[in-house]
Amino acid sequence: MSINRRPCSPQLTITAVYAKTLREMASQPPKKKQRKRNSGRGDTGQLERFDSLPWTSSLPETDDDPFSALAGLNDFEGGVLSLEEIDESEYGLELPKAIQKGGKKQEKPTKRKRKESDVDEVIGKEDKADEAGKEDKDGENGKEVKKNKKKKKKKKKKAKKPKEYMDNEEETVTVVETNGNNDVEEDQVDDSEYHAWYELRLHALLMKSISRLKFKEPTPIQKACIPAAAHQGKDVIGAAETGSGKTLAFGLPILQRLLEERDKFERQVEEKGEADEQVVSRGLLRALVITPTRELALQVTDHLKQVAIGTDIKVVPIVGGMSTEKQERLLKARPEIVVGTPGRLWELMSGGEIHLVELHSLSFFVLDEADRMIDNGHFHELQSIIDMLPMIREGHPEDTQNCVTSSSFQRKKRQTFVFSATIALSSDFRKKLKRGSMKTKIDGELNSMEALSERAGMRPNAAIIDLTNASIMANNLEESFIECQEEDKDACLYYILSVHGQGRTIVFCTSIAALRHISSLMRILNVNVWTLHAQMQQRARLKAIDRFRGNDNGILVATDVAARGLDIPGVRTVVHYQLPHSAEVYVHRSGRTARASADGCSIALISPKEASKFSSLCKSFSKESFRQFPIEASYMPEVSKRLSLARQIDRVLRKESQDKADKSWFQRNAESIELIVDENDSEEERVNSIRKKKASSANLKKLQQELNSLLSRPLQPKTFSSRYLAGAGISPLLQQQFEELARQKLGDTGNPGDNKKKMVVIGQDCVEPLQALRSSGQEVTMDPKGAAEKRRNLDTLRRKRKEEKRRLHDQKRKQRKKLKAGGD
Ligand SMILES: Nc1ncnc2c1ncn2[C@@H]1O[C@H](COP(=O)(O)OP(=O)(O)OP(=O)(O)O)[C@@H](O)[C@H]1O
Repeated sequence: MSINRRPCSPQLTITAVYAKTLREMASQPPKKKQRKRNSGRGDTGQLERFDSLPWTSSLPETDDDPFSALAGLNDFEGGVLSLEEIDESEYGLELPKAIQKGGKKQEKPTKRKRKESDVDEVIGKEDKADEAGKEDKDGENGKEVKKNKKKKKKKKKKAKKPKEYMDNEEETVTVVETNGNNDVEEDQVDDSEYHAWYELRLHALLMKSISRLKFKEPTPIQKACIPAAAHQGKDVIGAAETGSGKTLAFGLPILQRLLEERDKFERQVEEKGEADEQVVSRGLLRALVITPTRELALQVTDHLKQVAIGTDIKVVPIVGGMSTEKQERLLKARPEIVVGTPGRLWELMSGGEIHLVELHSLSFFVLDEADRMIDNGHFHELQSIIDMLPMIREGHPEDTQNCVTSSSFQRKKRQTFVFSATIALSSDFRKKLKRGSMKTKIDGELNSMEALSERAGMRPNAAIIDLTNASIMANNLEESFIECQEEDKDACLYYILSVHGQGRTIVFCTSIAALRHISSLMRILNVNVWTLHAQMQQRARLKAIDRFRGNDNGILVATDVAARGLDIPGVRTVVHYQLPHSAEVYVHRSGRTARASADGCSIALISPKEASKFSSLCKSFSKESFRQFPIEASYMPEVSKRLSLARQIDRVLRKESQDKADKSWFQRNAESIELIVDENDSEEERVNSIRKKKASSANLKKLQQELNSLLSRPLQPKTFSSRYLAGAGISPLLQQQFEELARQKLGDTGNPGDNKKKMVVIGQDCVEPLQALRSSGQEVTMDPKGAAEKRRNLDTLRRKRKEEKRRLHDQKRKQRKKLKAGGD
């Protein structure tokens, strides 16, 4: 497989990561038996309800946020970026080739293509049989069914006996890989490894993609959803833990149906010279996938594209923050699948974008992270989009009779998929759906999952597949917490990032102000962090993710815009610097680690103010105890020293940047109204101001020198003796030098796709948080009543101290007054 490497492109980086995984998996000896993923979870009997979680879901910056005063003062947003123009094509937005209306004329198969179609013949038999059977049931295309009756019997026999097929001479499948430039390469994959997928009866081309991606078996949510969605044509409400493969649980059924229709079209053209109106579906919008964030939309697009390689199905992302014109051009190629965010989609739809308003052809409507869509009525656009969908009511053919833009085949079966890890299903959600009793809400607000699903056209017989366990969290996630004062959170964070800075880490903040505060401090402390929040320019957002993805030990400081869906391999740790406002967000944040059978850990920093919130969080997940993350107290004096200097530097820098901003604001405004600013400062004032500036910059220099001298030494516990380096560990600086040496010696380029031998230098400063937690973390029972009591006591103590202080102050004032009066 040839891969172009351009470090700035997320699409290519993802390809490189896949490539690395492929190579790593390929280098492993073939396993005879499949190891079960997520062994703690069975496939059936787990349709437990996820009770509504108690907190309100919202992400505002709260008044009590101690960082709100600092908002808007950071110059280094998104990491130290130069915001050069990024070509959207780098993000998977290249214009696909338009397809002739009515489909392509069949080409004479080349040798390579013939090989491919041979494979189709073998694997695709069962799909075709299934398709014919389905239509027979629907009473459509009776002729076709009769014609193929004999063939079908044979195919069905084979479909029932996958083992026979495995054992015969066609045991290997020719896998066709493209590098995105239509260069096709071939590879041989041992077919028996993918046995578990055959039960799902997916199209041959999809099977090829799956084996190329080395997804040995479907995840439980895929196993449960694909039959219902792809073969029974049902609507699906799906809930499963974070990182469990929900994207393909809805993506594969979509691709399956489009491919089945294509096969049917080609068969009919071959047999009759033309196809029935029912199966002519090219050039129409068939699936609309809506996600709450832009990054997620791009990621879902990428994921679907990976699986659609080898088909000519086009998937296009439509998201805000990128050029509208370019996206309109992409839509001119008439992609079958559009993945987008509500804002930009609605902008184009309300502007009459032809491909997006021909919604009668729509066969799939998907709401990914559906519960986020109803948060605080954020998504008026979503409501408008849903209102544009043609109503399809069971037993009401008049809903679609006047439609001229699509065939009856497509109109008949629009499927609705609603997915999330935290769908807060109300207890009678299923009953309501069955009764169809939610119709009354149709004109109301979309403030509940029921209303949203109903309005989107969810049918009463929808399959509700809830595989979340009682704790809702991913099985391989180790959760922990650190109890500390609000002002000590920075020290804890610095400790985690420097003593345990191994593997990728995401630090979540609730407010942008807090994000700016800690990213600025960490950078001053030479901890290289990237930032991601909703107020950043889209290209900076993508670049931050890309750079984070490209660094094995990268640190991303993010708001909850990164909480949902982001799938970045190798995220080992999630730190909740501030607790989120809702339990759902906590689940999604933590779910950025421990994905797809990997493990990981989360650490929540809990201030006394947040203690009761944390306790109710534990209660939401039926957790009585949490592990306490171990902090080596002997490190803290050194951590505090460094932090104190960093804070002073930060204050000076902020002041300078604030002064600069004020001055330029004043000048800009004066210029805009053509005012001449009179420099009427006296000579003395000017001299004073220059003197102040000089003093401030000398102070800054001194602080920086002091900090640099501390940073040049490793962060070590107080008891550490630097005379004996070997026993106690190595400094980060030394470690960096060793790593550089290793790179030079072994020719390691540091690229994720590079599979050359790697030398990892492990020093004392490189114990992963998960490892530290497992080796010395303690279970602590959470006691909500105790925590509330503790907090009350603390508040009372503080109030009393304040009152005492005020009393003493008043007393002194009175005494002074008295003395003064006596003296007079
Ligand atoms: N059958 C499979 N076998 C192995 N890995 C898989 C399989 N299906 C998907 N994956 C991988 O698992 C990872 C997580 O998938 P995905 O992003 O769809 O999870 P998710 O359930 O949507 O997570 P979230 O709830 O956080 O959005 C992806 O990297 C994907 O490539």
